[in-house]
Amino acid sequence: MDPDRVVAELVGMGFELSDITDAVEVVGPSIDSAIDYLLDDSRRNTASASTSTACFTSCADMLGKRGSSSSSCYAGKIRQSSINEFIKSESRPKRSKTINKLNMSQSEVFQRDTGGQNVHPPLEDADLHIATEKAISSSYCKDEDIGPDWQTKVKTLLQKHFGFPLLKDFQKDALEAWLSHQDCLVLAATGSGKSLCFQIPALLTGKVVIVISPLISLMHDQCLKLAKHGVSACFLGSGQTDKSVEQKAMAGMYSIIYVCPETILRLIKPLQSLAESRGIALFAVDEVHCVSKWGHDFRPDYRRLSVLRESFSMDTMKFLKFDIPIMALTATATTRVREDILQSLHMSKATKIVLTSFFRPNLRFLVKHSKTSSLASYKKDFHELISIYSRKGKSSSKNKLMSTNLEENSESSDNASNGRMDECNGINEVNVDDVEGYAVSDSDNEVSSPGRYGLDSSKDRQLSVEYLEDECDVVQDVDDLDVSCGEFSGKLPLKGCSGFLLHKTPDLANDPKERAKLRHKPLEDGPTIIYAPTRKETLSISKFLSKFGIKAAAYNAKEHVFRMQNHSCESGVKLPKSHLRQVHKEFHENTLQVIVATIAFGMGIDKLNVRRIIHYGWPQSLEAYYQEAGRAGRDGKVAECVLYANLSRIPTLLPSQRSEEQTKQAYKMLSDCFRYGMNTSCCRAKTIVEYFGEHFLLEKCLVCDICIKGPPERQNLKAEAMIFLQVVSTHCRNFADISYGGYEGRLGERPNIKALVSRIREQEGPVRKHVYQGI
Ligand SMILES: Nc1ncnc2c1ncn2[C@@H]1O[C@H](COP(=O)(O)OP(=O)(O)OP(=O)(O)O)[C@@H](O)[C@H]1O
Ligand SMILES: [Mg+2]
Repeated sequence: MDPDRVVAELVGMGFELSDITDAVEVVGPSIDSAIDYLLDDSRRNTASASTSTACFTSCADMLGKRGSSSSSCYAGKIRQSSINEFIKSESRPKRSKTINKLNMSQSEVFQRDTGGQNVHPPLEDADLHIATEKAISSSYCKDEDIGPDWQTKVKTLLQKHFGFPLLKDFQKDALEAWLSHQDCLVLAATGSGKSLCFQIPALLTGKVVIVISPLISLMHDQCLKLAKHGVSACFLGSGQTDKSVEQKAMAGMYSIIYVCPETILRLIKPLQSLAESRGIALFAVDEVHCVSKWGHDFRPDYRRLSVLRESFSMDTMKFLKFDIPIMALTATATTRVREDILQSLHMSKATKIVLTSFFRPNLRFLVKHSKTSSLASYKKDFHELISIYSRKGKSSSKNKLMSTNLEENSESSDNASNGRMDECNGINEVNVDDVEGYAVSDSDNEVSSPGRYGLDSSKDRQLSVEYLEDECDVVQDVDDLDVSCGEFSGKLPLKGCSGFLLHKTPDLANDPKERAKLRHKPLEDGPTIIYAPTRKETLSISKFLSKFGIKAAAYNAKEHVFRMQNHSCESGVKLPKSHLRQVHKEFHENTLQVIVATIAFGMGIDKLNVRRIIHYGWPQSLEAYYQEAGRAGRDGKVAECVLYANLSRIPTLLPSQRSEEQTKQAYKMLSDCFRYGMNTSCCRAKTIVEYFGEHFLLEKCLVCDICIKGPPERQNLKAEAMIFLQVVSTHCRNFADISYGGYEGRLGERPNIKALVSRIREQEGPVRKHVYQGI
């Protein structure tokens, strides 16, 4: 094997250059023998008696490098040292070409070595030299190169790898915190570019960045993207079947390692070794709201991540000169969640909080009333969507077909409005009550028991919790996507083909004139994501849309994907989970027009041109809603977020395993979301950002349904209120006790709403007269 290649690979694995050259001299150009040699402590100990400190200093001076192992050290160890040490890089001796050549970034090595696909494809010598030369001219910075002009270096890296001219201010702030070894909590809107905050440190230092992330699909997407941008990355999780990826990751062969929280807890020891060898620049905890049980996606294993602080601190690892910084990132955290994050992760008291506005100026928020339960609702609600996509891709005959089908369908509306869909229309039976067995109380702190709101009055509407749990993707599983390959080698984009065009947007955020223009601006082409509460509904809606020629696919966490294209019905087909990957792929390649998904789809998914996010049914919280809605318009162009919900019905909590405390919290969040939907007077964007504790500087967004329509005409409903209160107080004898819990506890029965309503109706005449007299 070519010695250069052996050396390059071993450098990539994190071994020290001087040790490698020793090894290659002794055992020859064989990776295996060199590794054996490097790992054979005793042999190497006898070869040198120098102390690690002495060697560290001298090697550093000699190589212009910050760290080195000594012969008495654990072979290949690179000492973790302060980034500030490298700020003095100016005065370091110039490295010889040979040293540069051998000290190439691991990412660069892999970029060439793997050709973007395989780990060790045969390389011709000439190729290797090209790779090596390329590495020499690479703009990757080594640790020792970070200096006061780091921003210039970052700029170069940004342009080279991502095609962006500048860091955003909040990215700069987060990086500054990391450079001074501070922990950092980054709270920035969906799609604002949080990932870059933890990706840059890997490029800047040559150390590894460990990213804790909740979903395989998210890790997969990010790795794929990084590979396109010339950064080697891999992901590890229980779904990772290729064990060699983990071994290679722990040997320092990837610049960025994505790992799910469950797995990282198992990897603490190997990661400590990695910190000693190649070095760990940063632990990034992405989607960190999952840490908190006050958040919307609580994952118990996220809470156990405090182990990171304990295991990677100076106290535990004596060679560290500072605790390895933790950077926690999310787009949806209320103030309570933020506090919980800081505490749970044991982040330092000096944690820097980088906060940007949660406001997404290019998103138009709308709420529409819909039963969301029947074919009739589908027809009414998706009519526009169907015509948009039909206009785009279909011939006029298809349109004709569509209108014919709509007419046909309307004939069956009786059936549909009963919550059943006619099989001949190709629609599965859907009943909104399938998922309504729980209810939220009006009061924030009140917890209602299952079935409180009369659904159980009709037995056929009642469903078992088992069914519901099977039907809803409530608790997310990390293995949401089956992937056979978890490693991605960096391959720099060709010039002009980065796929990341910068869209210069006008100052949408503040300029009222610009904002007003957005009101009725037609949406550009791009896909739509429809979020439905149950798996069954994802299937029935996608099937419905497919009937009209829309390229739609269902996506849920169950092991099947139901797809229909061009009217070819594949009803009942069960596909393996790996097909979810296919849906992801087609979505990213713009082959699909609509994805109908449960919450299993989307967290952190970064697709620029999603034009519409439709929630078809109540979300479980405003946090979840805003995060899912945030998948829209990431290119900065106008996009729409529509919530279709049954405004005449209290939303229901989807079943999940929760403690009593969590249930209370879940109801509280659901009820906040209900208020958002019911609100008719306050700008939607303002409601949302203020929910996250931000003071909304604009009085209104000018583009949501409420800003456009204005609040409804004010009516004096005092008379009606009086009637209601009088009837209720008569009915319940002691009105002061009419909290639902108190009422039920006292009388052992539920309030009979029907009886109350008919009493109100009966008494309306005389009471009304009485009331009006009193006014
Ligand atoms: N400095 C920058 N200049 C221009 N565009 C950027 C910059 N940084 C990131 N972006 C773009 O922002 C988009 C969103 O990035 P990213 O996925 O990191 O968002 P996010 O904040 O993590 O969102 P989410 O909360 O949804 O996960 C990416 O497509 C990226 O191209
Ligand atoms: Mg993200």
